[in-house]
Amino acid sequence: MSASEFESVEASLSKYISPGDLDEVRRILYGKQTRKLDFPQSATDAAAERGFDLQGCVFEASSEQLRLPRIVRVGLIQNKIVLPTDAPVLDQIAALHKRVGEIVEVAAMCGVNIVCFQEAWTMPFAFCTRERQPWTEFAESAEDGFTTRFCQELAKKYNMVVVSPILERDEIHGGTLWNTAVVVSNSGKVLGKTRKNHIPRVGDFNESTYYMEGNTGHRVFQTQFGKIAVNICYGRHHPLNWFMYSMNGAEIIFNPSATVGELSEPMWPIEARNAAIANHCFTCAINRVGTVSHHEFGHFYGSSYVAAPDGSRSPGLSRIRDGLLIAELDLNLTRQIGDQWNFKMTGRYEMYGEELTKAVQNDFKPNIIKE
Ligand SMILES: NC(=O)NCCC(=O)O
Repeated sequence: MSASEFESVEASLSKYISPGDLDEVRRILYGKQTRKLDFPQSATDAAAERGFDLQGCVFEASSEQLRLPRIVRVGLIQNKIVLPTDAPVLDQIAALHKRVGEIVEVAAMCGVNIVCFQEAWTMPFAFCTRERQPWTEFAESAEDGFTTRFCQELAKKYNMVVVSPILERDEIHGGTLWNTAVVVSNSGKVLGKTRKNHIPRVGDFNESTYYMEGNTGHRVFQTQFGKIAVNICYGRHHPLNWFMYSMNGAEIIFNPSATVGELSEPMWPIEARNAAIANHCFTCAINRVGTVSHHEFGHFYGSSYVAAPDGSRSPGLSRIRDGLLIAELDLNLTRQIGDQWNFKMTGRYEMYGEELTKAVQNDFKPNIIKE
């Protein structure tokens, strides 16, 4: 079986591990078992008709005396491109709006409060090609491009925060391109945007050909459902990137991505999960599925998942099919685990701040003791 035909690790475990052992295998691999989230029959039927994987789970926290549970449902959407990459640009965008719109409708049936799409969701992941045309034509204004307007409609209609990662064209600053996530409030207003901080220079990921490192820092967005941040794709390899979102108060950090099997699949289940543990927050890693048809680039392996601050994680979505993963989170777990493990308290940030400040100076001398 080829990598692009293999459904998921979870499906194989369920198929080949004896039922008696499966719970223990899952506990060791995935941490405290999450409860399965029940969906309305109409949602399950719609997902089956529309041909996507629908999965859901619940991360619980202990009850507290002074705070009510802070329950939020997040939805992670992974999808293939819909039309061939040589179809007219506007048709490709419209087809993706339609496809993702029908998945969001199911998310709404399941009570999702915050939905996040994959990186550069309105286009093929064409940055591997280094070609300019037609790919740069997919870029849009973050503030009032047609994709943002589409997301505003979804947000209002479903009372849902929408995180929409796009290729941005910033007309105010010379028509420059950016890799940006737009955060639309459930009121339908654009709450703001945040740009990809770390741009890959690995393998065929030639993104620095198109846009520069983001200049929006580590913004956190206060939504009605919790404080959220967006660490776009390659930023997940940078622990300090996650850390700074967390220092600014993020309770949930989304990681919309586009990455291929040979390059990163062994790292994928570890990085966002480790970030959830290290920063006492929830992380939501989303990867697209399929291939970029006209370029030999590799298989985008989906496998979107949610990780919790206690080290537990959801099952992954399919490696080969479109999907919607819904996780119900009790945000009280972030402080509960912080109080248990105290990483923020034991972090010695002043020491690292001082040492890092020295380490980036030209006259830095590494602290090595020699005989
Ligand atoms: N989109 C993107 O940044 N991909 C880089 C490869 C990776 O981070 O796995």
